[in-house]
Amino acid sequence: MSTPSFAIGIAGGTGAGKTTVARTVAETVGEAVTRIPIDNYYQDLSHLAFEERQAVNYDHPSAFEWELLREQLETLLSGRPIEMPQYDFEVHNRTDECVTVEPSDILVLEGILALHDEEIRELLDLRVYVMTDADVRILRRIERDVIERGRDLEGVIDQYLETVKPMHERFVAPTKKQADVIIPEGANRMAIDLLIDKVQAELPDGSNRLDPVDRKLSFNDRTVD
Ligand SMILES: Nc1ncnc2c1ncn2[C@@H]1O[C@H](COP(=O)(O)OP(=O)(O)O)[C@@H](O)[C@H]1O
Ligand SMILES: O=c1ccn([C@@H]2O[C@H](COP(=O)(O)O)[C@@H](O)[C@H]2O)c(=O)[nH]1
Repeated sequence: MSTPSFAIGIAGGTGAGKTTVARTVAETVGEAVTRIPIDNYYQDLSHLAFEERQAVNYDHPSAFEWELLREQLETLLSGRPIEMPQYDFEVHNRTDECVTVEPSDILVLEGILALHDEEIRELLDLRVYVMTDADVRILRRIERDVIERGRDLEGVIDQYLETVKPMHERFVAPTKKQADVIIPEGANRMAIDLLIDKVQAELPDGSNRLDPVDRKLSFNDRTVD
């Protein structure tokens, strides 16, 4: 456990490649990185029936418990562990269990609205926006939601048109202006390498640093070699 010396926020539309960027940085830099997926901070909706939860707008800022996220981020930044809530997309709700998350040298906060909240932005040292065309993002989302999140095609398309797209235009895309760095087309190798260089430069003296040849970048997506 250590007191983080550098915090990164990675925002961008659904399917843009945020998780892939965050995961690649974390896997490359290893135990020095603590990942904080904002999805874990969706409001607890246990008081609603499944059908009601299906109808919630999950792309509006009000869907998230910002107070808890701010509080837990500050706790990690002060070098103390948190009990991070966990989220189950298949049932649209938090699970009953929390996971103990220890702070490490680098914090990576990741999610559609990672750059939305002003107080959270001020806690970040580097703000990244992953920018990928809407057609690519919806294709990735259809594949992911059907395979991993138990959805059907019609439902994914309806949700996209009714809430995901308009909320993206209203709340997510404008946060691009808050970014220090914009990564085009998701996790491109050059951008990831630059990000990893920056992260490694921020590690305290004595931490293990990887040579570029040891870095891996992989997708579970058929469009990339
Ligand atoms: N640069 C990229 N090129 C091709 N596929 C990618 C790229 N970045 C991400 N993907 C793939 O797109 C899908 C969505 O990526 P993910 O990182 O989960 O997006 P997000 O977290 O922004 O919703 C995943 O299947 C991932 O493997
Ligand atoms: O219960 C839920 C909670 C969220 N969503 C959708 O998830 C995405 C955010 O996740 P990404 O990994 O960035 O795509 C958001 O667009 C919500 O619409 C959901 O469908 N159900």
